[in-house]
Amino acid sequence: LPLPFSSKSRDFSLPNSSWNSEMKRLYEHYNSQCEVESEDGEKQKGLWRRLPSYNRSLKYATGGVYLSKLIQSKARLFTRNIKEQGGAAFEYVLFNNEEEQRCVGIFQAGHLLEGPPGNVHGGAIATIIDTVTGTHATLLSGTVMTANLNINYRSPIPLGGTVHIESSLDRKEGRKTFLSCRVTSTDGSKLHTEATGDF
Ligand SMILES: CCCCCCCCCCCC(=O)SCCNC(=O)CCNC(=O)[C@H](O)C(C)(C)COP(=O)(O)OP(=O)(O)OC[C@H]1O[C@@H](n2cnc3c(N)ncnc32)[C@H](O)[C@@H]1OP(=O)(O)O
Repeated sequence: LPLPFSSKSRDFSLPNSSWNSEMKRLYEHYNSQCEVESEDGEKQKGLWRRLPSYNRSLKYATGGVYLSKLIQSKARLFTRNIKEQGGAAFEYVLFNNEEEQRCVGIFQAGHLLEGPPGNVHGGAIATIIDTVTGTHATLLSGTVMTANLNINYRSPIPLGGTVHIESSLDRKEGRKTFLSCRVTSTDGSKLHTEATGDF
């Protein structure tokens, strides 16, 4: 596993009291298809894997606890740094399906992410898309940077609402990884945003 996904500490992707019922329902939907451990300790592989999420991934690299004190010690992951009560900004959890090369994000947009009145800011939508696709590209190809992200905003995302984000692999070309991403309502009936990314 890439280091940021392999350690233990406060995991921001676990359910908390700010999650609405849709967020909890979808979490359960994917979590119930993750690896299970039977009573005798035997692990049964699941179709999906929940990805833990920390507020400073550098800490989990070799020597990272030391490095994170030296290098920009106040730095925190953009999407996990808001100290207000839970649910104010980005609430999300990612699940990866290695076999199908798909990564899913469930995202609840808090009141601090307002753009047009009552709806989520386009930059916040770009941020969560970059998070899902960037994480997916990391799992597929190792350390990457986003080179290009192309976004089509199709319909507004209501503030406080929950959406389903899905990233899928289009192709790999040499050291480049191309992904597509769709943001939809949780029942899949409404398309909110479409994107392609080059990592
Ligand atoms: C761990 C996570 C856990 C924590 C989870 C958190 C997940 C969050 C993820 C966030 C990810 C980010 O936001 S990353 C931050 C935003 N991104 C950045 O700041 C990147 C800034 N840009 C760069 O550093 C650089 O430009 C690179 C690395 C993208 C490319 O540099 P390079 O590799 O030296 O460039 P170069 O040789 O010219 O190009 C290589 C190939 O890529 C193509 N290419 C280069 N740029 C582009 C471009 N903009 N659009 C299309 N294609 C491009 C070239 O045509 C070429 O193709 P060919 O001729 O070979 O075919």
